[in-house]
Amino acid sequence: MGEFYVCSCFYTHNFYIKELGLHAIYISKEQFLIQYSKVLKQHGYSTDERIQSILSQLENELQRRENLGPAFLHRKSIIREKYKMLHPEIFQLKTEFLQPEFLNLVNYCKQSDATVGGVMQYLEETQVKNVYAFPVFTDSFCRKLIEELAHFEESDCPKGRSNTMNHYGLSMDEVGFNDFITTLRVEYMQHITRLLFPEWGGGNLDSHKAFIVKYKVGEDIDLGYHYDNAEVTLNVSLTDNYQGGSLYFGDMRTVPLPDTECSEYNHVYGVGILHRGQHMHGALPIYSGVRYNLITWMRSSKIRNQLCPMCNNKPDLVKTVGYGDGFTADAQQITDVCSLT
Ligand SMILES: O=C(O)CCC(=O)C(=O)O
Ligand SMILES: [Fe+2]
Repeated sequence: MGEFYVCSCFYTHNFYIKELGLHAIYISKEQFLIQYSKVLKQHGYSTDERIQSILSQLENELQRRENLGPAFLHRKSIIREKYKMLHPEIFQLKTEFLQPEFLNLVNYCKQSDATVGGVMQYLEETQVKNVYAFPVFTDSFCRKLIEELAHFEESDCPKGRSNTMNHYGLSMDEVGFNDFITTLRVEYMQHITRLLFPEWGGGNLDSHKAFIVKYKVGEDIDLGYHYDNAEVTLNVSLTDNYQGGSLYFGDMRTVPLPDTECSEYNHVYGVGILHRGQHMHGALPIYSGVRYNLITWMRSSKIRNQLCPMCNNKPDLVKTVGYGDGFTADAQQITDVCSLT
């Protein structure tokens, strides 16, 4: 694995504030209060106390982000030492975990004369343009993975949350599934994405961020409208004992919401959907049961090195650990922030 980086906007942009339903830019308290004064007023944030609660949320999130690298390595080393796996055999991806339809799809895509038209016969209808569905994992694998995740949740190992929008998910890397996801991306998914998303670096997806999202009444029940920090996203449904929780898609992030008509997609157990990371989407509330999905944000440094999808500028690279946000240094200026390495 080469060296990967984050863009410095990671420390200033996309601070999700659920109460305001937005992703904010946070450079300083003064900037935030000026830039968002209207929104704060609209949401009834007039007292110092209420505004202060938003500001401390932002400060905590900034600290979390600044400490992410060291905290991640620390958790990983504790987990590697202490965690007793329930199903050790599932930590390396084996063909038997995959549905025959998925293997047929990948085999078709591997052929040198495979075409976009030809691949359609291996895909399921989603009713959403440019969103493709196909069975991925067997029932038995999904069941074992859920058992493993529950077992991990119950252990006293430290848990790093996957992102700011979902508080009860898990990082697949921390639980020990990084090699599994790398195999899934390189040996399987990349053959499909090369055909379906060539303009999004589908043939050069060189890193990923994979995590579990969990929705349960009393915890997180939905996910706000957003785009992913990914070129292409694979989202596999791992459970079927819940109600509600449909996914909805709008348009690309460049299209304003009022000009967007949303379409819904209902997850199907073991089935994965594939979409462009910048295709806006969200998850509707569940109203019973528990919903777990495996989300793999696949990244192409070739694409993102040109423009950071989070700030829309040429990325200003900062060293980090692991895959960072999937940027690589091709003769670019690197900001060396020692405390973050
Ligand atoms: O819950 C889902 O199905 C969507 C999750 C998602 O979009 C994300 O985590 O980026
Ligand atoms: Fe997403």
